[in-house]
Amino acid sequence: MTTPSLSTRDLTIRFGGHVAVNQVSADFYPGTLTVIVGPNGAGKTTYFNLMSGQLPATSGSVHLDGVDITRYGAAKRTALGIGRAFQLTNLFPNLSVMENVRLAVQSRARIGMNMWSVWFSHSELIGRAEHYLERVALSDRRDTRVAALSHGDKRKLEVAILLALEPEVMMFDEPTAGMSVDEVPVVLDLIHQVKSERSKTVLLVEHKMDVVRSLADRIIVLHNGTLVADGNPAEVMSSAIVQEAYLGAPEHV
Ligand SMILES: Nc1ncnc2c1ncn2[C@@H]1O[C@H](COP(=O)(O)OP(=O)(O)OP(=O)(O)O)[C@@H](O)[C@H]1O
Repeated sequence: MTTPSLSTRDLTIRFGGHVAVNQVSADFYPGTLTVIVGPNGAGKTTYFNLMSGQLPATSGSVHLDGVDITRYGAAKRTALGIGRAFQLTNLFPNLSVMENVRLAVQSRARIGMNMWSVWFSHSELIGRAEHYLERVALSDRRDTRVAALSHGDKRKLEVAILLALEPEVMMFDEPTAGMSVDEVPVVLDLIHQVKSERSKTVLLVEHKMDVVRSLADRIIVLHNGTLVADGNPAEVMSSAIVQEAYLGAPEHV
């Protein structure tokens, strides 16, 4: 196995007396899509927040390419290569669809710049932004103000922005939540494509088991903040501990 790009060691956060994520250790590898599942309140989103830097850990550590990034804030982690689709909070509602993607392309160009690089020309920036809009089937909405988009189109735009940032680690928190039935395949196909390129480390929090089955190379199960199973989908879904963890929440299995 290659070296992990992202790892957590005994990662823990307490909210008062409540331990929301409890000593979770896991390694995430390039070319592998890992889905994190678990009942409501299991700690999935909190674990994501700890990895992307939205929340500070109470104890334990997070490593990116072997570097301890536990004390780094979210912005620094993004610059280093952890990209996350943020459930619409990272969109600029008063700018057009194109402007939103262009800003992401521009920020990526800046991150990747070194003294020998040249600045992208305006037309290059637009060309790249158009490419990402095409990938998410939003080209025809390029001049629309983001505030006027449907919920599903906003989610697609979020994926375009994430792709444009070209992060090493891509995190999606329920990427198809709130989408209409005909919008879901576009986003799932895209995640399939990203996964088939085999170079990115992809993490997904997901409730819908058909989505989990169709995308997961590996499944991690959290229950009451603790990692209770970690392995290939067939193994994990049939394990007794998972059946037990889901008891009382059968609609998610
Ligand atoms: N900022 C916070 N302050 C206090 N408690 C919190 C905070 N964030 C999360 N929690 C608690 O931590 C636990 C885990 O929440 P989290 O949202 O991570 O679960 P989840 O597995 O993502 O759930 P869901 O599937 O419902 O989204 C819950 O009991 C939640 O109430």
